[in-house]
Amino acid sequence: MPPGPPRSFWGDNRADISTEHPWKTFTKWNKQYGPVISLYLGWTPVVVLGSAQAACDLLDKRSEIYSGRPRSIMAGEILSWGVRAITMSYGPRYKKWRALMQASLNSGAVAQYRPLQSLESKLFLRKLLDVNDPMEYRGHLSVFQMSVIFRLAYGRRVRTLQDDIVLANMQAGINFGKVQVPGKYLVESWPFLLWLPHRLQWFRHDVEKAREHDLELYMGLMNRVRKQMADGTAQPSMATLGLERQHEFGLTDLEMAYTLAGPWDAGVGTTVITIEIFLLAMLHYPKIMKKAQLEIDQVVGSSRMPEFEDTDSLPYVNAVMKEVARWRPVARTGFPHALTEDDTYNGYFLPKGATIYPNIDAIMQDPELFPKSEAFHPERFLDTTNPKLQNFTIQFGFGRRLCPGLYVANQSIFIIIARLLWAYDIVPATGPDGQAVIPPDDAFITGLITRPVPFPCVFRARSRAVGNMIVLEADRAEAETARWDAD
Ligand code: HEM
Repeated sequence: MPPGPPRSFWGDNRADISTEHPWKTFTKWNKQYGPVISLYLGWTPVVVLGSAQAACDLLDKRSEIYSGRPRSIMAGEILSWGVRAITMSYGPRYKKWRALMQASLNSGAVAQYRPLQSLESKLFLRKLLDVNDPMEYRGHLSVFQMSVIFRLAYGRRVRTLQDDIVLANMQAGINFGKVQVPGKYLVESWPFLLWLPHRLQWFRHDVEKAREHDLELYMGLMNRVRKQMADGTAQPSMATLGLERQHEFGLTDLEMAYTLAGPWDAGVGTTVITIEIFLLAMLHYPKIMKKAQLEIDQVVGSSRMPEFEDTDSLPYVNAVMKEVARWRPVARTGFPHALTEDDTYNGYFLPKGATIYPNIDAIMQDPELFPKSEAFHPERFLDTTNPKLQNFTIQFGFGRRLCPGLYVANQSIFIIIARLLWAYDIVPATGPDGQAVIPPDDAFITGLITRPVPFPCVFRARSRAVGNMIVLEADRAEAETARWDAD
């Protein structure tokens, strides 16, 4: 087995892993023991990959045996019937699920979502003109991405965080989060408890109630689209595509309903947080903001907003986007994979059943790829011939589990970043003492994805003309988006 930290008195390494910042522990161990290390969580061997080379060699190049997920009894099997994407083991069911995802989210298909992303981003810019509270932007940003995702999945949009559909989906997210707390459920370490008669499995009862809630929600959303298709009123979406070709994809109603929920599960928080990290970076690196604004002013000018067609003409803005994802990655410990066959790598034995963490935090600091990694330095992505930097996707994971939403996520991030820079100076709020409030640059709330501790941010329109155009464009966007409103 690869080297790693000694096990504690309890026989594993759980006690030594920071519950607040687990990625810091992993990165410290990768620096100390090497790019491929091993440890134990309970009885399960865990391998942590701390370099881009190792992650690529194993998770990309040998992905046929590195694409499982660790068994999760409560979140995967009991709450989600084994059909929720992120916990699904790798096999025939996963491949059917992935086929629908690919059909809706591949690099060509996502062009159809651009008009909606453009319209929603105009409404977002408009809301920023009126905010008084420097924390308010967070809610507006969430509504932007929720609306994009709902439209994409079910052909309808959301207007506020109080929409019923938002509240119900948030509850489903809370249900999922609750059963993922490590160590909370004995059955995860002692699966033989599943042999008890059903009524004696005390850990199931609350979770099964939550499962009823989720099932009703996901089935309801899917069946609503089915009815609209019968009435001829459905807007094209992943749901219409999936239901039209349900037989071909080979998905049952249950599998289809959970597949359609995947974009919400995995595509709202991740994208919103990435844009929050962009804002955090701009507060810390105002010169980089000015440089990106200069590029936009030269290419786009002030008489129109940046459009998707400008993407290739804005290399610096693209480099800023990549550097945001590298500087403070959203999934710091990576999403765990599971190894489905015994393997060897550089003379080490890696056992079947091991959990494999691609330690994205350490990979983003890999000195070979990212010298002076602590600096926010978009230029590292320009003038490079290294394909890993040119086609930078490390933030989206690896191999056959690579995030299927990467193209649509990048579209959301690009249009928001480019238009924010075009429209506003992003500046710190002023505290009660009259001083600028610069938030800490590495204070994050932990979880499977890590979110910056909420911070204030002020958006100052760059000119009166820009302000007028934001109002005009938002009025038009409002009229155009009406057809996606829920009835
Ligand atoms: C900046 C935004 C995003 C980031 C950083 C991100 C990152 C990730 C990562 C790291 C994974 C795990 C990959 C692995 O296991 O190696 C993942 C999986 C996934 N992502 Fe994303 N994601 C983003 C946006 C999206 C969007 C917009 C969608 C949907 C529209 C989406 C849908 C999914 C799904 C369904 C999975 C599960 C894939 C599987 O288990 O095979 N993601 N994402």
